[in-house]
Amino acid sequence: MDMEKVNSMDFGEFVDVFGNVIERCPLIAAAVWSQRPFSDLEDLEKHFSAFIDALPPSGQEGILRCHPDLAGRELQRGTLTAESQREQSRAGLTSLGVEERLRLAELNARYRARFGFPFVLAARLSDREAVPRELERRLHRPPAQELRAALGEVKKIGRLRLADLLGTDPSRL
Ligand SMILES: NC(=O)NC1=NC(=O)NC1=O
Repeated sequence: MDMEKVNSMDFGEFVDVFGNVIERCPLIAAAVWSQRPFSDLEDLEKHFSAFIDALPPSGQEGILRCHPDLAGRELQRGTLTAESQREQSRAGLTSLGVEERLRLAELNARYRARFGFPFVLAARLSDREAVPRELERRLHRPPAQELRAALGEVKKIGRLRLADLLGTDPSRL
């Protein structure tokens, strides 16, 4: 899909296509639409990031809370969004052993109890060994620093999803 096509989309089309760039936060795509025209994918990505950065911490934490746990209940129940399902299965999280799954569930619960939002990481850039390691490493960080790190992961996920939608190589972003 080229930028001419993106810039010609009406509001409904744009939100249909880009509404899940940020997991379960179609409002962000709805807001970004009014910033068109976009010069390229990077420009589009910058507007998504700028919207997130302009939110108060309560809004930023709200974005994190829209993310399903990695290898959590939603994955077990098959209620993940298509994008999340793909990302989590690519990281090998759909084929964890019982032990691995329980350990991740315990770490996720500790993380959520400490920060008040779920652990978020760009699963496509990680794998089944790295996820619990990263979770454990980030578990001990000061809350303000961890909020910034988690939002950084949301932006990485968004960049990869935008690259998928526009058929661009994500490493070129
Ligand atoms: N809690 C999460 O990190 N969730 C996710 N990471 C991804 O890459 N996709 C998700 O749904």
